[in-house]
Amino acid sequence: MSLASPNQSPTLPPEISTSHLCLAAESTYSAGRSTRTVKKSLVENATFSLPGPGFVAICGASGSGKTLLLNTLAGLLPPADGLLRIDGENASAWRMKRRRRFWRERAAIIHQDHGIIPELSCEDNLTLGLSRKQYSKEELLHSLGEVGLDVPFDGPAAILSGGEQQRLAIARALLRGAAYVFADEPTASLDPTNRDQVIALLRRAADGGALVLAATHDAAVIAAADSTLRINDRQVTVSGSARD
Ligand SMILES: Nc1ncnc2c1ncn2[C@@H]1O[C@H](COP(=O)(O)OP(=O)(O)OP(=O)(O)O)[C@@H](O)[C@H]1O
Repeated sequence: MSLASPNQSPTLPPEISTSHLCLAAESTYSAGRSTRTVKKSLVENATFSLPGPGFVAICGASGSGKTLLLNTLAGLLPPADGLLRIDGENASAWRMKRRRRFWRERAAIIHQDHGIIPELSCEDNLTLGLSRKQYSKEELLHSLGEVGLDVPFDGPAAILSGGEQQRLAIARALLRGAAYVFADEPTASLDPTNRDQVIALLRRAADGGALVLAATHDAAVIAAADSTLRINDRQVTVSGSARD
């Protein structure tokens, strides 16, 4: 893979790759009068390539490090060791300005708690971090319709159900046309109807050109994905269209 120029085209196909990636979690806690630090190795020596577009499920047992791996592949956490490449660049070496550009122009994240601000309106949540002037009201209403949301545009997002908030978060990612969509347990606590809608929307983002990464326990998400990264005993096994 060649290194991309800093002025790369916004239509560059998304791609994430790792080389000898190692992840560890460190926690510090008080034990009586002393403080203890425990460091746990979660992923060792993982080398793989995720060429986009596509839908990748990150799976493994509870506590195996799925969220940690997702956040690391999004460039939000530094790896303990090894190399992470996003858009062909060493993402661990990105400075804040480059990171901001990635999140402004290329990436969207859907948190386990949807990342929706309940006090803000659906409109404000949709355009959070974007220039409101970029979109007409019709475009915004259309994006809500696309995810099957028929909710008060100017009402607070707090009145939406969990599944509706999840779809609002996905509408935001779709509206931005993000090349990378990172989703942490996107179907957790949804009923089967909402779950299927969310999976279909993530599938659509991938079919539309995005690289969608979802950390998940959900067999339905795994079945809908093109490939999986499975964490087991600190090893990452790659299957499907992703490459070792
Ligand atoms: N910020 C942190 N500080 C300390 N330890 C952490 C941190 N984040 C995660 N861990 C630890 O790392 C391990 C993996 O956590 P992670 O949330 O990635 O697992 P997971 O596979 O997503 O789990 P689950 O399926 O239960 O959500 C856990 O033991 C957790 O306690």
